[in-house]
Amino acid sequence: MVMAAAKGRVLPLLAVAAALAAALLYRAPFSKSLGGEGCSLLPHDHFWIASECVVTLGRVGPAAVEVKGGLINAIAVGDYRSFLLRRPVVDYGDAVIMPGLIDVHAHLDEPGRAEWEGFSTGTRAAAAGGITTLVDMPLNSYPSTVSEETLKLKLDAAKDKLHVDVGFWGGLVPENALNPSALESLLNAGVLGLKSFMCPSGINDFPMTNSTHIEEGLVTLAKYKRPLLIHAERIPDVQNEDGIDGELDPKAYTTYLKSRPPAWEEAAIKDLQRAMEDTEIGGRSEGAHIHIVHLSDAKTSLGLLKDAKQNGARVSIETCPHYLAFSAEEVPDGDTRFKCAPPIRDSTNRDNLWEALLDGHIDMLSSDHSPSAPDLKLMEEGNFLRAWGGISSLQFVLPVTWSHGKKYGISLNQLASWWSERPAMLAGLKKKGAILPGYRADIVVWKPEAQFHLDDSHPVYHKHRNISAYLGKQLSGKILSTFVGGNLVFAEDKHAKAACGAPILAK
Ligand SMILES: NC(=O)N[C@H]1NC(=O)NC1=O
Ligand SMILES: [Zn+2]
Ligand SMILES: [Zn+2]
Repeated sequence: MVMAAAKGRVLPLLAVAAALAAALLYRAPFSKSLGGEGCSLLPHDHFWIASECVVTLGRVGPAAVEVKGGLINAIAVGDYRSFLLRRPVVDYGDAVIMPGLIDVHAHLDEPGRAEWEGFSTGTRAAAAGGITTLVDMPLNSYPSTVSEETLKLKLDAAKDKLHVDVGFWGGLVPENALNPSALESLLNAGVLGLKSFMCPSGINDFPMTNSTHIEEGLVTLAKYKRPLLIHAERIPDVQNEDGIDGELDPKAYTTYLKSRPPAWEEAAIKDLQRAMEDTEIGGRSEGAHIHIVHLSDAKTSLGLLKDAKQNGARVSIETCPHYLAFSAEEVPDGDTRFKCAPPIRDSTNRDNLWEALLDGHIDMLSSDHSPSAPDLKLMEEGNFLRAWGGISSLQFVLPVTWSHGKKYGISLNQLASWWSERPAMLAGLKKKGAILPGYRADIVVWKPEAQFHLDDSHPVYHKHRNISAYLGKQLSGKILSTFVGGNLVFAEDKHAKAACGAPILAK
């Protein structure tokens, strides 16, 4: 057994002999002593968790993790059982212990549209899904987060409601994009980076940016070494022939697909060429970083981004579970729960997204959890052209990624990279995103093989369960426990009473 201790040392421990019967230390995941009140369901702030399958130090295997004062203090790798004999331990048997997920793209919609989602409901859903940190988008709340003052409103609205840690993106909009001091005050106030749209966002007070706004905004971001997240769809100057015409049935999913073809993503990426070049070494905004959110087009748009990366641009790409789980062929006509932008495309495109993810061309995953009030989904009417575009998914992203990724041979290490390590790097979250000594104890424990049916009786913590496209699906991967900063915030379908997650502000 080796042990990695805080401060990064790796110490060989005396080999503890004793081939103890495995059963000796095995306990049910939760004994009667657990289940206290307040921030944690576990009444200790110094304890060990262990399993046969811990994703840590670049490997997957038996290990025990010491949690102390909210941090990971040490990791014992190998035959940990004898070592743990007299210590408070939760032994999870063969369940997976993995870094908690970091979702860098979620719309929690508060203040202003709390009837769509909210900090309390959204972060409870996150905790139930093994997400320990999320970064809230600057739009869909009202007002949008585009200034120091509006960030303050966010923080006020979030107070005492966070069940997981939450950071905030600010908005890059025409009103602030050409005004470096306005951007600096937003960045100084602590947003982790900025987000902009290259097409109408669907939210009036969050207007789209042109390439000049983006290029200028990046110059300020470069000074702060924070990223610009871009919704990369642009309405091409000339809509091509099979563009939407008034005759098509708005309930047919094919109509929606035609209304938002891959050419929109392509046009946006082409428009970003100069901005991407500016991020190269010696470029005008060297140090800045462009992050393409929710890539759907795995063809030309992906190809252009691969070229840009190869040329030295600082660009990263995310896609979302709905593009990996669903295909256009299976979206029922009239079922607007599946409406999102860019759209879910055909099954060949889905396979190509998986391939790009597995090959490392797509860097990470995010939920783009973007709910609305149910009436805006127009579920009765089924009109794809008028319904709110956005998928509700926050609670389900881990089982969805796993259930569908298994067929493509994904590994637990890849899951941890796409959902924890890479997102932590994007958002500049130090000491998060991995199970390592000295890191915050943000951990998910889950059973990959446990199947469940997302039926009407399944507990769902999103504000509106019925608008989620995943309802009715069979999934594998059940979340047993979620720890945030050493607090057991979710276990056995229960949340800790108090909301003790932290707001995260960049310094
Ligand atoms: N405003 C907003 O959340 N839009 C999101 N919804 C979606 O499907 N794509 C988006 O960018
Ligand atoms: Zn978007
Ligand atoms: Zn979004």
